[in-house]
Amino acid sequence: MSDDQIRQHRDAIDDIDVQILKLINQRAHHAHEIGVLKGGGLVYRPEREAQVLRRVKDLNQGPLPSESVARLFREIMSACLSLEKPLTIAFLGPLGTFSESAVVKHFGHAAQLQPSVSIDEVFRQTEAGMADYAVVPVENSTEGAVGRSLDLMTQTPLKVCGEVVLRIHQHLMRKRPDLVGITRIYSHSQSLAQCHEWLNLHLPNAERIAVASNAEAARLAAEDVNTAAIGGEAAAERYELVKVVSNIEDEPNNTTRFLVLGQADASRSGKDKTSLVMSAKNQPGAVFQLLAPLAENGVSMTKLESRPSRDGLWEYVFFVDVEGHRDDALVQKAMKELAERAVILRVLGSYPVAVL
Ligand SMILES: O=C(O)C(=O)C[C@]1(C(=O)O)C=C[C@@H](O)C=C1
Repeated sequence: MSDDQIRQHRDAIDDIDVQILKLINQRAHHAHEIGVLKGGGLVYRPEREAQVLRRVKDLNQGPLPSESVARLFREIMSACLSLEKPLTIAFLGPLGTFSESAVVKHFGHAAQLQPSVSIDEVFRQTEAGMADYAVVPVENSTEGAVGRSLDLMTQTPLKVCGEVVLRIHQHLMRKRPDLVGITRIYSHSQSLAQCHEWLNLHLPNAERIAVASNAEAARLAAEDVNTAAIGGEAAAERYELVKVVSNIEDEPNNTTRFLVLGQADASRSGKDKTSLVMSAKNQPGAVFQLLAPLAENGVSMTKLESRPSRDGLWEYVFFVDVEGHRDDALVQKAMKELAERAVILRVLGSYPVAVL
């Protein structure tokens, strides 16, 4: 292709960029006006954001993949929303953890990050209004439930208003670009567990040390050349470590699911989930009987997780996710029947199924 042809395409791109810029700012103007009309009420509307993202994915005719288009619109909406009111999001820090990646995936780069020292602190800050929303991990496809998040969910007045599904890639990182002389490996206990087989095979003699987060592991590995850390891309970048071996997780489809909590849940988006927590009497067949109204009303269950009760008041606590919104007629009917059978039933919130 000649220089002349390239110039013609670049001229076309320049013209298009002028139009895109004008249109994005027109869009931002409307978002700002909506913000004024909301009059200080909740600005973040998860159901509307999910609808916008689903719509552009459906309308997309390429050549850009629909996932890329959705990510672009995620950022446009993030910037538009911050004109209405910048949102502060609390998550388990420090910076460089998978939780940070989940926050950015869900809220875009205009959100203000508020890393907290523990999952308890994430809840506390959001409950106290020091953060607008909380993002907490609830389950990993390899390791199962994140107990602390689930326990706190039973106590919080916050509502679930969204979910984030994050593909987890673990990398072995250190100062040197090779595996020579590694005596210690730092990581969060879940990450160590997720890379257990790889470590047994490739670094069987290195001591494995569980620390509070992958970012903390990366910080420690940056200080001592004989150590390494396991963590995500964000941790490697933040502490300027070399990714010596990428994607060392034992399970190739390793994903973590996070929930977004705020002062209110979401309205109907057309493709929603509802999270419930309930307890059953401690007697044979109780769980089966408890959950029967879901099947009887054609409400699909997407998750069932049980935890022993911490305060003795609830013998066993069940976390149940169902398809549909709490305002849907069948979900309402099923919940009414569930409430008659359960010792305790609480709706944690309805929210759009993750789009990104
Ligand atoms: O539709 C709204 O309520 C808006 O505020 C606009 C907008 C958007 O940019 O499309 C921005 C923030 C909301 O979370 C949802 C959508």
